[in-house]
Amino acid sequence: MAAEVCHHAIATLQSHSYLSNWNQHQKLKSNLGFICSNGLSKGRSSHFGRKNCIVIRSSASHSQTSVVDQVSSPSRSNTSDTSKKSNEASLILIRHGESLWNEKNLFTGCVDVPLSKKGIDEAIEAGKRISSIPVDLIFTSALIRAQMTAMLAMTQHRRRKVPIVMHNESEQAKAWSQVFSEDTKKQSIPVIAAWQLNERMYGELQGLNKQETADRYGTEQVHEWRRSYDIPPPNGESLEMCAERAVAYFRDHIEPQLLSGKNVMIAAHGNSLRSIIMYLDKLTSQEVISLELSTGIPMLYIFKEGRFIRRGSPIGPTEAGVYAYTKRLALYRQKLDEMF
Ligand SMILES: O=C(O)[C@@H](CO)OP(=O)(O)O
Repeated sequence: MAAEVCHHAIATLQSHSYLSNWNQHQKLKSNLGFICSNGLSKGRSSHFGRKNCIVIRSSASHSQTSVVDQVSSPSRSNTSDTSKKSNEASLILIRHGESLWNEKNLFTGCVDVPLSKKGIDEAIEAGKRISSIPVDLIFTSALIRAQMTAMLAMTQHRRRKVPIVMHNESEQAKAWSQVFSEDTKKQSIPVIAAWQLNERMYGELQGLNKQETADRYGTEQVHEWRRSYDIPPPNGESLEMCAERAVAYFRDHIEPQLLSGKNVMIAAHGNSLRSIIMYLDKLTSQEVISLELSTGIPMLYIFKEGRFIRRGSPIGPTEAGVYAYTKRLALYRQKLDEMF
């Protein structure tokens, strides 16, 4: 378990060819330029400003409706575990476990590298930490390290639903992956892979060793490329550019699911998640510089009355604190205790 970025005392709990999507990304960027000026870069009240802490250790061009309808959405069916009588939903964010290139200290970006052995263990551990928190729908990036993390984490979930990757990339893929049993659908969790949640594209740093790059270009320059908000690495994306597509995706595809009462898990990457957390916590472009996410640590938010309330990282299935945050989470766990 590694770094914690904590600006204050910790609450107890507190496809997929990337290049083929790159043109889409450029189009999206030009269509969505407003996001930064309207939402992200303006100074706004911030949890960081109040010295709360963040503790995180260690091709979705198709429509949402078609994707989710394929495996019936729990909150729209009679099988909803938690959402029927509640106007709140859980949102779990997980940065993927350590990848084979994290292990080698290489810039990875959109290179599609799998988890290391340690990353596999981290994903399983993350799964234990969220094993009693409801999950109705999973979003991952198009990259295997995020998908492995989501799938490995779900092997630990006490509800034992089966995560099923949606294939809506063509009519045939959609038709060939249909499920014909309503009961089976009810015991399934749709997994939606979206390139917009990919790690930021690291340009010409991809594959380079981070230490060697710092030795060559200077620590300050490399830190600027890695953590500044609007300075891109050579021919890569700045965090701002990454936010334009990741936050747009979150707002257009994920927020409506939360609004409808679905409990969502997102498995993605250091920088795509930093940009989403910046949006959720209303961080300024200065504040996001010091936001670091470690691999394989889940973060829980409660979405209620249009607001995101950060609850920190669930400690473990037996840890009491997390369930005290909402009555709904406590009831869900109680139900699991009775069922399994
Ligand atoms: O290499 C990368 O893709 C990212 C995440 O591992 O690196 P950084 O730590 O610079 O965000």
